[in-house]
Amino acid sequence: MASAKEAVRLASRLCQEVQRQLSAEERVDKKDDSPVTVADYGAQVVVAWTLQRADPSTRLSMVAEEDSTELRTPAGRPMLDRITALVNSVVAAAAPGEVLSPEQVLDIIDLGASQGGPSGRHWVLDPIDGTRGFVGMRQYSVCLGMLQDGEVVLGVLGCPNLPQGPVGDDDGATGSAQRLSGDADVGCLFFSERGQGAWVEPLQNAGDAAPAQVRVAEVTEGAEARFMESVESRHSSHSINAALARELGVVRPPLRMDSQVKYGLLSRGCGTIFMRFPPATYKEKIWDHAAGFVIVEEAGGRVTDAAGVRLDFSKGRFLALDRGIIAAPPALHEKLVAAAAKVAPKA
Ligand SMILES: Nc1ncnc2c1ncn2[C@@H]1O[C@H](COP(=O)(O)O)[C@@H](O)[C@H]1OP(=O)(O)O
Ligand SMILES: [Mg+2]
Ligand SMILES: [Mg+2]
Ligand SMILES: [Mg+2]
Repeated sequence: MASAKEAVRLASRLCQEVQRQLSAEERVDKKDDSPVTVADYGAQVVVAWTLQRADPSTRLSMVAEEDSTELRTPAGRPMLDRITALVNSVVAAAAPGEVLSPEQVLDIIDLGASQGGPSGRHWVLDPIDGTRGFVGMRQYSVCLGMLQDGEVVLGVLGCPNLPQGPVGDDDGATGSAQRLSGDADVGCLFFSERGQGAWVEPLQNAGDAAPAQVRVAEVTEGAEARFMESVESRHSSHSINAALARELGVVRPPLRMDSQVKYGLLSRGCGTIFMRFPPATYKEKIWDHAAGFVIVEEAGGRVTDAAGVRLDFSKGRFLALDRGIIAAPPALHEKLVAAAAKVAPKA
């Protein structure tokens, strides 16, 4: 756990640095039209490097989002050089004297090409979840999980722009990062090991405050619930969520936030429901849910597909899901699955 937390802390620091100085040239659009920045690659390198260094005798098996294909082309070279410089600024602080070459950076990125599966130990990484939020100066998270024989047994979620205290409806909005980042009470690190509960501590300056155990809210009625969803309606249907919320009698407006920070907020009772209904053609990846899944379960919540089936991380890089994802405290979760059968039935 210590090296996983250290890895996420270091990667989060790199991301914060880049978000501060983000410029258009540092962003390219991938084939699926999703953006990727130097920070996505850099954070993946920093996490893989930290974990491999903590256990040098075993070759790391990691299921991670980014690969080096674009960076190995001539057009990708300036970006590779920028990533290498960024990574070395973090490496220098963690291991004085150590310097990575661009070729080593490419090879470390490709440590993330594991297929995962039902046996053995595999790390699961989304170096930046919510890249659209990251470039839009909103919320994002660095998400690291670990699979042991197909079960998520560890999760760490670094949320650099998330307030440690109450979260307002505007804290996920465009530009909120300028307002929030740098404040001493902003930045959360959620973590959990299977069977050990879920915990949160400040992302930076750890040691200033003891970790606090978190629990999902004890809410059983929709009227008391605050539901959370994507900022981007192309990632998750706002209208299905609104129909489900209506069915449950939810009165508060949705809290819109990018990335797995929503799982973190659910685990600490700040939001009570998280629902995600992507387009039918979209295949969910395990790195988009692994860390948040174990944290919410260990905080007493349930995370399933729309049919109420617990997420299964043992099937490789993707999740096989019925329609979407519903995460909530048990009593509300049961009502939401019943409502989904009515409002968003299986096609
Ligand atoms: N077309 C898409 N449909 C659904 N989800 C997407 C799509 N493109 C990217 N994503 C992923 O949705 C997640 C963000 O969800 P949210 O909308 O809740 O922030 C991210 O994992 C993001 O990937 P990425 O990790 O590259 O940012
Ligand atoms: Mg991406
Ligand atoms: Mg993601
Ligand atoms: Mg990502």
